[in-house]
Amino acid sequence: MRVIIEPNYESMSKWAANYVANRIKEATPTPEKPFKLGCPTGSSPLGLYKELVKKYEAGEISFQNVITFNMDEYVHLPEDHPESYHSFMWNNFFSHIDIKKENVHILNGNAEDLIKECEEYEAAIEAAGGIDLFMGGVGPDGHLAFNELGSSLASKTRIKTLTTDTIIANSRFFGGDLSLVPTQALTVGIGTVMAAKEVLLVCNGHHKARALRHIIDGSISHKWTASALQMHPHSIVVCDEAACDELSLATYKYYLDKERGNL
Ligand SMILES: N[C@@H]1[C@@H](O)[C@H](O)[C@@H](COP(=O)(O)O)O[C@@H]1O
Repeated sequence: MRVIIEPNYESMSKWAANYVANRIKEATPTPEKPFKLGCPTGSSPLGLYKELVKKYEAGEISFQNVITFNMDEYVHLPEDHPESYHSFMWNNFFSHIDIKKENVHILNGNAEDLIKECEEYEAAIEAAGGIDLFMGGVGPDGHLAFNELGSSLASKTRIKTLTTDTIIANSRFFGGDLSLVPTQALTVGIGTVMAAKEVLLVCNGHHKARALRHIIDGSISHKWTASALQMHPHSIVVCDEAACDELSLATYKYYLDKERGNL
């Protein structure tokens, strides 16, 4: 695992956006050989999306030959609800870049048969040849996508019931009203993310410090599902200083020294 510690949210977002943009450019994607990008929602990746949009507007990058697969979507929240992940992605990213609508994949939480929807999503990822780079955020309880505690670390796309922690954390998007937060979601599994060639997580703020400690300093555990990335051969966590508040000093110093070339 590579850990990048940036001073603040802005520099964390810029680092992540540069990395993603470079990966897409290096791959020189074509319609026959598109770049497959996994996309998260949440407040953490907002800065990253903003930076990618800036790069597109500056003519530095194109998404014409990029295929996206989103991580998750609430169950039974109308697609046009302002807090659906469909709305989030179009409002914050897709509407501002040159991505083709047919290249965007987001789970349908209103599908008649949710199990079939999940199976077909996995099949679509496989048919596309797998994900090149999965971007992600982390919940304050260490979850990745909607893989709550107790999720199998080999899981594939499926329905998950949200924990009280997550419902409380996400209620800020629903006017603070817990009863308005959907209680279930469709989500890619930890196994789905682990199958990607590369994984890049962004993690910022003091409220994520406990999660980051468990992901980086702790053991692999289904209680902190993002900790599974310790087993991924190409995973990067980009964080800000505030998220490092609970890391051991040795871990913190090691990653800083390593990236500064002091070791
Ligand atoms: N399903 C999403 C996750 O993918 C996201 O990482 C998490 C953290 O969100 P935020 O970045 O807003 O803290 O929230 C939700 O639960």
